[in-house]
Amino acid sequence: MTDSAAGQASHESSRRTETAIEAVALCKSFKTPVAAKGRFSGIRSMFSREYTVKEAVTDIGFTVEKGDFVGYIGPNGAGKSTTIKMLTGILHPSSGSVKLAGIDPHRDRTKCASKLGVVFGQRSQLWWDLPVKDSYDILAHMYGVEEKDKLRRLPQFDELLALGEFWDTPVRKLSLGQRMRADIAAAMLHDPDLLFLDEPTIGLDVNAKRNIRGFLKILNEEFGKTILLTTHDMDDIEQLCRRVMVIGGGQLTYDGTIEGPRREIGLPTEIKITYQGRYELPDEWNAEDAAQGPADLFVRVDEAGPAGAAGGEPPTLSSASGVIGRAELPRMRIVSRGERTLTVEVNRQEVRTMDALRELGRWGEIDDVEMREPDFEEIIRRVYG
Ligand SMILES: Nc1ncnc2c1ncn2[C@@H]1O[C@H](COP(=O)(O)OP(=O)(O)OP(=O)(O)O)[C@@H](O)[C@H]1O
Repeated sequence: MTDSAAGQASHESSRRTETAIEAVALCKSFKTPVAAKGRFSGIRSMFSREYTVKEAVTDIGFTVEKGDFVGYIGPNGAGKSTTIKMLTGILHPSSGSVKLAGIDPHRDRTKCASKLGVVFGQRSQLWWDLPVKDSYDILAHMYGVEEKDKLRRLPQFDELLALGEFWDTPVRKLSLGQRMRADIAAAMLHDPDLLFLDEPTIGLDVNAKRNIRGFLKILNEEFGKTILLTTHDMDDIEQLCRRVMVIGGGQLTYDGTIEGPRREIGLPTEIKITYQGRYELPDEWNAEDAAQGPADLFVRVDEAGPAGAAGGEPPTLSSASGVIGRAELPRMRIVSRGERTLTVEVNRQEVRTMDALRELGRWGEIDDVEMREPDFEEIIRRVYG
């Protein structure tokens, strides 16, 4: 092997090890026998040759780099849990392949298990009748965690997740929030690099959610763990994930930054201005339009600099009724008016906030500005279609 070939091979192998999850053309279909009707239907169903086929996941492919925190979201029945089960080796794909840090979780389950932590919010991996600490002893033994490592890690988890308060309590007596904390610590006891979480905050109150999100953030940011998170809670996604994948009807419909859908859907940002005194709408504005409710104003964006700057023409406005009629110009929309307050919507794909504020500043002395970004949940609802 030449030096450059060796270098390339070593680069290739280091690149490969940086890929935490690789899913290629994953498909899963479920075959369910058609229920027979009439007499002896139960027995006849057992021997039925008729099936319905449900394509739960169709041709899903993606890679996740080491250290990423990825949200995997979609409506009920979209195929999220089925994907997670295929990724973690619980379900065999009908076709396609999975590699976790270069290892096939279906061929090499034991090797993969040491690199992988899994939390299913709806199900516990702890022993129901045993005290929490006994479950950790069993798990440490199963995963071959050395005693000294277990004794080092558990106090760290205790500090972050307050496990001590239910250490000796049987799992069946834990509250949902306590059980979830105990389960996440259990998934991390063998210090895996990769963590799969399927609805870890389901049914939790605000404090419990905050606690768990804080722990996951630390795992990702300070310990470099790669995390794939499935959730219906869009606050989880907004607060934790840099990237989001959306699945609908078994297929990936979006894969990118969490800002992407915000930009693509283009819901307006609301700006509420409080003026120091009364403000004056420009002459071109038709006061009747404003009185009748929402109406459009077109804003000319002055690329040369702030309005009134030397050489820069002041921006001009026109009303939707078309006094100037520059419909091709970016616009903002007045949604409500008070004596000293004015609320407008701007689509940030079209108008920069600074341009909008500059315009609004021409109408009176601004005392206060409040901005409300479009609701992420609403945006995702639209992505789901
Ligand atoms: N074992 C199974 N046998 C037959 N159909 C199944 C099986 N498991 C899942 N499905 C079907 O596959 C589709 C995807 O299910 P999956 O549980 O992956 O969805 P999900 O996105 O996780 O939904 P949710 O958000 O409700 O948990 C659904 O239509 C479901 O009914």
